[in-house]
Amino acid sequence: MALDSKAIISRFQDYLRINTVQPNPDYYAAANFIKLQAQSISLQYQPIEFVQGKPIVLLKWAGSEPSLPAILLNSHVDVVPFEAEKWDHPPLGAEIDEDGRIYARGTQDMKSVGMQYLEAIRKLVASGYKPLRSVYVTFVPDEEIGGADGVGRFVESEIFKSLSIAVVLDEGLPSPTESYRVFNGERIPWSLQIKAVGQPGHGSKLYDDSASENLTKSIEISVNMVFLKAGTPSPDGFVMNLQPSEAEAGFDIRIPPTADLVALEKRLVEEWAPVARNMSYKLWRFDQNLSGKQLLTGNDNSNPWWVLLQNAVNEAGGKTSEPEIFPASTDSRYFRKAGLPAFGFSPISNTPSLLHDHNEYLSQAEYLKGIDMYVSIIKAFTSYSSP
Ligand code: MET
Ligand SMILES: [Zn+2]
Ligand SMILES: [Zn+2]
Repeated sequence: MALDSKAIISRFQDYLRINTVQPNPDYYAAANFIKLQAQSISLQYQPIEFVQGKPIVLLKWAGSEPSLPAILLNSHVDVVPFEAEKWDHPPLGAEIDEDGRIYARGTQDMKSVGMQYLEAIRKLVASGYKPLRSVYVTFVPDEEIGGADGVGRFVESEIFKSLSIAVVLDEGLPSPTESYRVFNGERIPWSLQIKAVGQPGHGSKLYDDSASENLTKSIEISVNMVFLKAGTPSPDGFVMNLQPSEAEAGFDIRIPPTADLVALEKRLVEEWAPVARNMSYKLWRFDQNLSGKQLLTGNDNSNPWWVLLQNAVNEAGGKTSEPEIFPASTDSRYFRKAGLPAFGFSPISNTPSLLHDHNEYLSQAEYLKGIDMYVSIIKAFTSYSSP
């Protein structure tokens, strides 16, 4: 591998090794690292701390036409937790196997993308390229826990409004095929916790209306159950002879942007947590009251950014698929809420999607190829001179 590619990979490994795992991410360590990267390519660095301990890092590459609205390249710094003993490589180790795969939490979601933005800018700066539009690069906290203290705060701020952003790029998903996936909208995330109470009693007794029975009737629904809790676990070998008086389950619900949210909540209350079955519920809605046109970014020829994005990827030797609705959620929803076009795009092809999974990896070759995609995209976006 060429020397400069080695250096690129080693910077990526350094970033992957910083512990930004929820729920205790070391955001300052990440900010310091990004600061050094920014200095090495002469980008302006500004940490913004709306919430103590949760800096948003804002970098700027100034364009020659400040009157033109700018480009925003966003990535989140935090990653989800892992079960290290179930991985074949340490999740914060960034080890490279004999096939050139880099293993770490964040290789796909989405420390790769953040560093690829910077590496693409590094290449463009080195080549002498001068952008017309300014480029902002943000490294934000807390996406994996809903983003309220991250992009949620940022888009509401005066600083954000003063940036005059035209278009946002944020994370997408790896594609198992040659074509890159692009997302112009996303499902709306809700977390639902339901609880049943019921008669406790001797484990041998058969009776109606126990908490477990009341809960069981609700959990055969077609959304993913992500936790289940009831009773007192018994040490091995002991008889389990208590019927619990409380039972709880949690669900991860992802709603298509076309769904009727009012009807859904009503149904959920009536069918999944009926008072008649001694049930109650808590619902966390992360939908930010999005509505109408804020939900989707234009994906036809009337949106010049979509046309530019496709062409830029093609010119760099890649292909894009038709835009899709992201099955989970990203910070893009806050940018769309703020009225901006936002595309979910992670330049990762020919790779299984391992977000939030064991053994998350990205191959060195795919990572390097993705940087060239961004070189092409950033060039196309920043040289687009129409207001
Ligand atoms: C409810 S916010 C969750 C954010 C995370 N990216 C997810 O889709 O699971
Ligand atoms: Zn994630
Ligand atoms: Zn993510």
